[in-house]
Amino acid sequence: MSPQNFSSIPVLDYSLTTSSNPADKAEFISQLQNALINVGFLYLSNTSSVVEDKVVNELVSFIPRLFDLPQEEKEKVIMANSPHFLGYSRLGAELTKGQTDYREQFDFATPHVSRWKPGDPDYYNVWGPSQYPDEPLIPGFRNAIETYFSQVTKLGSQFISLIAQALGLAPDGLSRFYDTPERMQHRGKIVKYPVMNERSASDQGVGPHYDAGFLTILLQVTSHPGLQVQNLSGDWIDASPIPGTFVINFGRALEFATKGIARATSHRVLSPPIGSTTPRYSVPLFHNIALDVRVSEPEYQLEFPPEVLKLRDARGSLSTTDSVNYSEFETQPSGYVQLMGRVKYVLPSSPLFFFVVQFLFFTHRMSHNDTIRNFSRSFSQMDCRYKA
Ligand SMILES: O=C(O)CCC(=O)C(=O)O
Ligand SMILES: [Fe+2]
Repeated sequence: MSPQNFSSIPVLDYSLTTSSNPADKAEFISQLQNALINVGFLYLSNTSSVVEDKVVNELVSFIPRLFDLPQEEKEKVIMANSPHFLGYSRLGAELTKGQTDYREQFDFATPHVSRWKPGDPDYYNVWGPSQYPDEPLIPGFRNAIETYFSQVTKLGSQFISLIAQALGLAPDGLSRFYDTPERMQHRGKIVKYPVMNERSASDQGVGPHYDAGFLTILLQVTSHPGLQVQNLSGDWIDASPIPGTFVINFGRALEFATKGIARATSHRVLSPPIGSTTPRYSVPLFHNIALDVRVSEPEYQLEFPPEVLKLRDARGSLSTTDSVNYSEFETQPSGYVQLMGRVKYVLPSSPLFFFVVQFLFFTHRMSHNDTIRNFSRSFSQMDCRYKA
């Protein structure tokens, strides 16, 4: 297999970036360059100087309890209540390319206020507060997830600067894609993939898709295999958990912004098979760029050194897979793409109803707010999200 067509995921040691020996950092940057161009995924070890072990362990200890809350308590924070698309999605409420994902999840984000006001783009609606179960039901959980979010976001910001260097840019070469801190909101979720049973219609935990933003930092909480990533020949390569690491992958926004140098890689999760004794849990955090950035605009065009462009060309163009792919980054602001990823939901399962909602939204006959107001709230029992 050519070096460009990976058959395993590299493991990078984050502590090399702060080593007193400059050769260590250079080695890290070179490994990161390979991961960016040829793989799109990596494991990152030795990050505890930024994300403390005790913060990770504290969050992990809450996760089974979070999902074991009574169903009616989980439904109180259902995503359909939130114009910001934050909150609980019950098992089977999400479709990827028309196929049900067998996962249950809580979406959270950096603490934020609602900022949308009349006249603003609809996509400013994604800014807003998370929904939390009542504190006495799970005391300390809110603090645990907020602390985790803040530390992992810091890791993400430091990593963005390393990515810039691996692409031959200055350390702040990607900073133009970010807004002031009070206008940035990173999103993430806590996910449960239940064990399959005799009645399971498929083993799709989450179907093949790309992530949208610049960077995803994923904590695989349990030891289940199941996460798989697709190489250039279309083979699915296991990204099984390695204790003490995060999995990092790159999203479509970074791929567009870097003219295809960094690759977004299609991935999926298979449900724990019959016979597994515990569900699989994971916590992805999606490190976003500013909502108003339109990566195709002149001010966002980056100049890369010829040797880096050569490496991209040696890899070859990224074959189009039929995974969810967020191609709207070519023309639309980042916030719009985020919103689309959220609004492509089917409320009732009727395809006709779905097309009517899609038509109204995408032809701007109905604003996002109206779509939400008119449909989500009244169909909260039938909430559903859809990735096309
Ligand atoms: O749960 C995982 O390991 C990955 C989830 C994922 O790819 C996603 O939610 O975008
Ligand atoms: Fe993903």
